[in-house]
Amino acid sequence: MILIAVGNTHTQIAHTEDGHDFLVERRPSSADIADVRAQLPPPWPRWLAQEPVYIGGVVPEREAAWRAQFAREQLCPWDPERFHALLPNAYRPPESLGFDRRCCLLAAAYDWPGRNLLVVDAGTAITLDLLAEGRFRGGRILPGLGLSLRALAQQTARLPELVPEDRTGDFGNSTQECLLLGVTAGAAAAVDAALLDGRRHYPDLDLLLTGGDAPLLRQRLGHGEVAPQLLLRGFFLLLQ
Ligand SMILES: Nc1ncnc2c1ncn2[C@@H]1O[C@H](COP(=O)(O)OP(=O)(O)OP(=O)(O)O)[C@@H](O)[C@H]1O
Ligand SMILES: CC(C)(CO)[C@@H](O)C(=O)NCCC(=O)O
Ligand SMILES: [K+]
Repeated sequence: MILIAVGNTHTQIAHTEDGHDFLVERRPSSADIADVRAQLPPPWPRWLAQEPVYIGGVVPEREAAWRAQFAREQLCPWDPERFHALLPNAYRPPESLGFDRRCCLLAAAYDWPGRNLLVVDAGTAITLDLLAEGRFRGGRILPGLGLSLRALAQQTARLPELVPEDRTGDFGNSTQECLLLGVTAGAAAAVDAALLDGRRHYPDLDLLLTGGDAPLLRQRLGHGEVAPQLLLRGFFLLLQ
């Protein structure tokens, strides 16, 4: 089957047979979809013409554009509200909880059974979602690393636009170092603060990281487990 997960910055086009191993192509979500499809290497053209396709995401207009790429027989409908039957929660209104957050939470609940986890998805936005005693307990939404850097560059005269990268040390002695350290150490501190807050209720709370900036955050934090395919795994589980 084909899973297409549309994020605000990147779209993952994934092929899986068993829901464990995923072959993934990542493309900017803003790219022309017909071009993306035409440029995928073999055996993608055959897969995209023959296999059942499931589309989900957090950008409705882009999801609709992907849907328009496929024959009606190939497109499989699925029920996003099934999440709420699988993982009890008090999110209101229920339908507003982001697709990516649902997927990551569901995968965490199924693949780390019985564990209390802070599920962190570091993409365009960073979401910190608390999974404890079999329930989604609530979360936090922060600007992502790339977004923070872009916003700082756009709203100031003298800050350059940088892409996130690792910097060792705690305090910078150049504009670049100050920006990179400020944004990465700031996000890492936000993760640690959420862990501390969560551990007041759930002392055995552990950290699970995914998303484009998960490796960078993990490096800065010095702890936490990185699960690169958490979203796709959860998308697959949501369809079962
Ligand atoms: N063109 C771009 N615009 C914004 N961020 C980019 C771009 N290219 C790479 N990035 C990096 O990607 C991060 C955004 O997350 P990325 O898209 O890699 O992960 P994701 O989990 O797939 O996110 P999303 O689902 O929000 O698209 C940014 O913080 C930045 O480091
Ligand atoms: C928070 C983001 C942007 C993270 O990708 C996404 O999950 C989203 O658009 N969510 C909808 C709002 C919500 O989750 O409450
Ligand atoms: K994301």
